Amino acid sequence: MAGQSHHTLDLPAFDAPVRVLIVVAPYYKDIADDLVTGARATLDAAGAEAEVIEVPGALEVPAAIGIARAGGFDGFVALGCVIRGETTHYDTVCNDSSRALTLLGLEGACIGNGILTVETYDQAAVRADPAGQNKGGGAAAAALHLVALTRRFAKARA
Ligand SMILES: Nc1c(NC[C@H](O)[C@H](O)[C@H](O)CO)[nH]c(=O)[nH]c1=O
Ligand SMILES: CC(=O)[C@@H](O)COP(=O)(O)O
Repeated sequence: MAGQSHHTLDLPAFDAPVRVLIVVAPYYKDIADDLVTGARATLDAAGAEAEVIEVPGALEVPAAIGIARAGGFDGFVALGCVIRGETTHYDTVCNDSSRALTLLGLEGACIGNGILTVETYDQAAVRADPAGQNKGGGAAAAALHLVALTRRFAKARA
């Protein structure tokens, strides 16, 4: 429902360093910049170290995360923006990027999905705005929660 607020979990606390890779598609540059600003602020607030890499479009984000899994990161933040055009390509970019991120998650990658899928540029702008819906920050928080969960169960097995 438009305007309905949702519950937000507190950020997890960590007793060891956390390294997070932000993978962003700056297909819509101003939107992407806002998403990265929001994600960085949330990672900073949790004391996590952030690195950023860029890929051309949303379809490349999951592949880049798959490649970067060899880099020793604890988590990943997937950022980008898909705006409906005239053809069915919108559905391909939205569905395939989302599905691939979900599959990586099921393999144990700690990923927050902040790829916006919208009808208009204005919808994207209010969602990316760090002082607005801050979806970049939300995706970073999601990644951190999965990192915390991974560490919790790793400890329980040790
Ligand atoms: N239309 C959008 C794209 N399309 C490009 C694809 O993501 C991809 O880079 C291309 O098909 C080459 O593999 N990407 C976005 O991020 N946002 C769009 O709205
Ligand atoms: C989401 C897209 O891929 C979109 O930008 C493509 O636009 P179109 O369907 O007009 O080619």
